Amino acid sequence: MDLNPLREKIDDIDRQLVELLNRRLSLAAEIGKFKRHSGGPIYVAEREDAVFRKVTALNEGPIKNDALRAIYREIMSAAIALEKPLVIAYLGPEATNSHAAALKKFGASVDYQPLLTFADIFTAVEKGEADYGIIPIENSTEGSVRDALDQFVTSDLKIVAQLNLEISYALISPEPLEKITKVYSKDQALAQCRLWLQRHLPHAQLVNASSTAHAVEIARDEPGAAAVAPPIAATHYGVPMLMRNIQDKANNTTRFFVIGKTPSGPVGGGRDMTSFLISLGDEASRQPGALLRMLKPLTERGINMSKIESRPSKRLAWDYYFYLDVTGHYDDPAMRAAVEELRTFCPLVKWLGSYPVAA
Ligand SMILES: C=C(O[C@@H]1C=C(C(=O)O)C=C[C@H]1O)C(=O)O
Repeated sequence: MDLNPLREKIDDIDRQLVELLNRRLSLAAEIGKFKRHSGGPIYVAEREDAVFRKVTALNEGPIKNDALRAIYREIMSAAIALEKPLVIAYLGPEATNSHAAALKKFGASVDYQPLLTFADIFTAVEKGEADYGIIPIENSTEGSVRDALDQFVTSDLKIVAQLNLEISYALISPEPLEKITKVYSKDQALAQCRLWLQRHLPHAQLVNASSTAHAVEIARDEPGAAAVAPPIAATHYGVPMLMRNIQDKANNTTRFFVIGKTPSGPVGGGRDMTSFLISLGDEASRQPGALLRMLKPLTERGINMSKIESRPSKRLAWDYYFYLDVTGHYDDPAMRAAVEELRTFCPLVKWLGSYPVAA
């Protein structure tokens, strides 16, 4: 069969696509000019959510919605880069799960800055050295990332978006399986792949490394060595993946927040979530029914709670604050009324942000 006529048609479509993409990006650049003038945020979570929903609703195939979303992620990433060279701070080193989450949310066209601690990420965004930060907040098997939650007590940054990332590990090595005598990784990652390693590499020595990314560098350089690390580390360091998805539990997912200075607007349609920090005060929190009293202003107005976590205030012994995730946007009249009521008896009701539910 002569493929040339079909390829000529593809060439013609590519010409149109490039022209359309540049037209779309020029409009984004104009929007960027306006935003720079008005001081509006460059990344707009609620608008991106609407774009993703619009294009997947328009899609009649054969392209899969996941593929369409990935393409649009990169189109919007390129649009953002034309508006302003954004810097996204995440918990490094490079090629960690946090790096993968940052790339999934912001695409390949923005700049990334790996930092050492959660406090460093908050400070970088507060000082404007980074525009947004990516913070892991809870894992489906390990629970809340408490150090990350605690940052919101002292910071005035807002949660502007969230995303879920399935955490998976690969066995990474330039050597074939039968040559591997040592497996390097961070102890938590080795623990999450313990059964697989016992079954497939029963004689290999398991060695703790400072990070999964560093383990891949060792595997690249040391004969007989392999690493357990996220797939992004194999790509990043150019070392082959021998096997994907070697973690013992399927559906191991981490929820991440995007933090920034400007709050996100509502998307509506029951697709908004809001987070609060609430303190009842040390006296009141010891009264019977204190927690129920705190939840009543919300539940009475049909506002559902999807997460509650108590954390020590670190001011007084046995004094707590509560971290809450609820449905709806802070601007909803019902939410405003609930907050007003809560403020009549809670010394602290801190709004941490409203954001679209993860796609
Ligand atoms: C173009 C805009 O800026 C960014 C790019 C978007 C896009 O390419 O569609 C959407 C939202 C923003 O993150 C906008 O705010 O509309």
